[in-house]
Amino acid sequence: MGVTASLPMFTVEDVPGKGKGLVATKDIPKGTRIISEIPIITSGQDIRDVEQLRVRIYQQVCSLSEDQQREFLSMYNIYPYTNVIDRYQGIFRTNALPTGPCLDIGSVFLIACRINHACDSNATHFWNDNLNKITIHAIRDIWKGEEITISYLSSCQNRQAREEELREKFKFTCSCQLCSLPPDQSRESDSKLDRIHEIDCIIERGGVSGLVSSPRKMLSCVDEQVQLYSTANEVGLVRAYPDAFQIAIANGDLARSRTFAERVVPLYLMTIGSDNPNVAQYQKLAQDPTTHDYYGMSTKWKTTLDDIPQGLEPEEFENWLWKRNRETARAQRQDLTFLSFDELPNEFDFEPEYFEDCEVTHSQPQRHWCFFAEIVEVGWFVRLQMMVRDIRGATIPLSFHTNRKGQELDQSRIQKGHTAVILYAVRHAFMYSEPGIRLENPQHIKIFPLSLNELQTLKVVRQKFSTDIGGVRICRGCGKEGTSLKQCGKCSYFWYCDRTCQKADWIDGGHKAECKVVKDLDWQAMLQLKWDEFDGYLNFPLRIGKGV
Ligand SMILES: C[S@@+](CC[C@H](N)C(=O)[O-])C[C@H]1O[C@@H](n2cnc3c(N)ncnc32)[C@H](O)[C@@H]1O
Repeated sequence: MGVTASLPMFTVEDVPGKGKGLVATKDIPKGTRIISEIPIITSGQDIRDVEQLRVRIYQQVCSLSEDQQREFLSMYNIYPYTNVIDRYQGIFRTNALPTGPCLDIGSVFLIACRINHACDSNATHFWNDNLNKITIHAIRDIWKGEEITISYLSSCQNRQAREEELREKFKFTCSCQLCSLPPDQSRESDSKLDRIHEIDCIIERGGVSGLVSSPRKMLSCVDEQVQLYSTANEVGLVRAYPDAFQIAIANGDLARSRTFAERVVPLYLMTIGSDNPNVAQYQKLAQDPTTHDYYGMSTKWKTTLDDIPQGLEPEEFENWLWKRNRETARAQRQDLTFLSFDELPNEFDFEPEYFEDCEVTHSQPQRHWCFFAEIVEVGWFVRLQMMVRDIRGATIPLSFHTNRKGQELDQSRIQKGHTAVILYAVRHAFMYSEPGIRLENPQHIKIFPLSLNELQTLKVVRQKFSTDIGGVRICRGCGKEGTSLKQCGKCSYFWYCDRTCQKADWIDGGHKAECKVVKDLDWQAMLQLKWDEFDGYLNFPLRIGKGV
C-alpha cells in the first residue's frame, strides 16, 4: 500500500459527519512524518481534455489489483454518476491531491485521501519528487484520539472565502475551531488572513522584477506576513521565508540571504522532511547563497557573509534582518503626505505607494507627496548646498541645481531656521556624502520663513483657532471661547478677543512670523490639497484647481 509499515500512528475510521477519516492511535509530535505513500491513480501531465482524462482514469482503475479496486471504489464520491466511467471520474475528482514537481498533477492515494479537511489543520501534505510519494507531516503535536487533518485550500483566506471554496469544490461546511470562532474573534482572524492574502497579491503582482524595483516594500510586506503568520498560521512561514530569501539574494545581500535560508531549513524539515530535495536546496543556499539564479540581478543591498551582525539582542537582530527602522516607520505611517527623509522613495525604486507602475523608464507618481525640513546650514559649491533637518531630526544634505546664485528662489528666505518644502522628493545616493536629496526643478521647492516646529504647530493649530462652530470662536491669544471675536486684519485667519490678545500673540505668540505664512496661497493650497489624487505634477506657486 506504500504506507511506512513502522508507523502505526493512526486508524482509518468513521468520523461523525465526515465519512471516514484518520484518527491518531498515539501522541504524534510536531514534525513527525505520518504517511509517505505512492499514488494509485494520476492524471498525468500530457492530458489535453476531460475526455482523455476520463479514459485514462478508467484504464488505471482497471489495471489495479482486486483489493485496490475495492478500496478505490469505497472512497468518497460527491459527484452523481450513471455509468462506471463517471463514477471513477467522480471518485478521482473528490479525492485527488496536487502532486508533481509543479503540483499540477492530480493523484489519488488510498490512505492520504482519507484525511479530512480542517482550516486549522494539524498536518500538511507535500509531494516529494525524490521518493515519488506524497508525505504527510504533523505541523503541531497531535494527541492520541485526535483526528488528523490537512487543509484542502490553496491559500490563506477569510472565513467566507473558505466556506465558499469548500462548498463549491468539496460540498461540505467546515466546522473546525477556526470556523467556529465567536463573531468578534472570527472578525479578528479574518482581518489577519485578509492582510496576509493582500500581501500575497502584492508579492505576486511585483513578480521577479518587483524584487529589484521595490525590494524595501517587498521585504517589509514579508516581515509583516511573518508577524501575522506567527499568530495565525505557522505553516505560512514556509512560504514567507523563501520569499524573503529571494528578495535579499536578488539584491546581492548575502548576509540576509544566508540568514533567511537558515530559517527555511528547519521549517522544511518539519513540514516536508529531510529527504525532500527542497531541504538540500536550502541547505546549499545557506552555505553559499550565490548559487541561486537571482544572484547578480542587482547589487543594491550588497553585503558579504561576514556582515551578519554578531552579539545583537534578538529584537535588534530582527530589526537589522528586516531593515525595520526605515521600513516599519513607513509601513506604520498612514499619512504619505508630509514625509521624513527615511520615508521618501528611493530615486530608482519606483515604489508602488508612490508610483503608478514599476516600469523604470516611464513611471509617474500616483500621488503627491512632499518633504519638510529646516535649513541648518547653507553653502555654495557649484550648486546650492544645504544641510537640512527633517521631521524626525535627521540631518541630510540637499543639493540644488542653480548656477545663478539661487535666483529661482526668494534669496532672503534661504537662511538658517527657515523650512524648505520639496515636492516629489526622492532619496539620492551622493557619491561623496551621505544619501540626501538632489533637486533639479526650482518649481518643486518653496521656503517658508518659519522653523519646522513653528510650521508644524501652525498646521495643527490652524483648525482650532480659525474655525467658527455655531458662531463660537476660540481666541488664539488667550484660548478663551467667545462669539464676538475679531479676525487678524492681515491674514484674516485667527480670532482674538481684543487688541490686547492680538498684540500679545503678535509679539510673544509668534503670529508676526506666521501671519505671512498663513496668508501664503501656497501654504493654504497645501492644506487643502488632495494629496492622494494625482492628475499631473504640481509646481510652486501652487494653482488652485490643479489637484486642489
Ligand atoms: C478526500 S475525501 C476525505 C475522506 C472522506 N471523508 C472519506 O470518507 O473517504 C473529501 C470529502 O470528505 C468530506 N470531508 C472532508 N473534510 C470534511 C470536514 N471537515 N467536514 C465534513 N466533511 C468533510 C467531504 O465530503 C469531502 O468532499
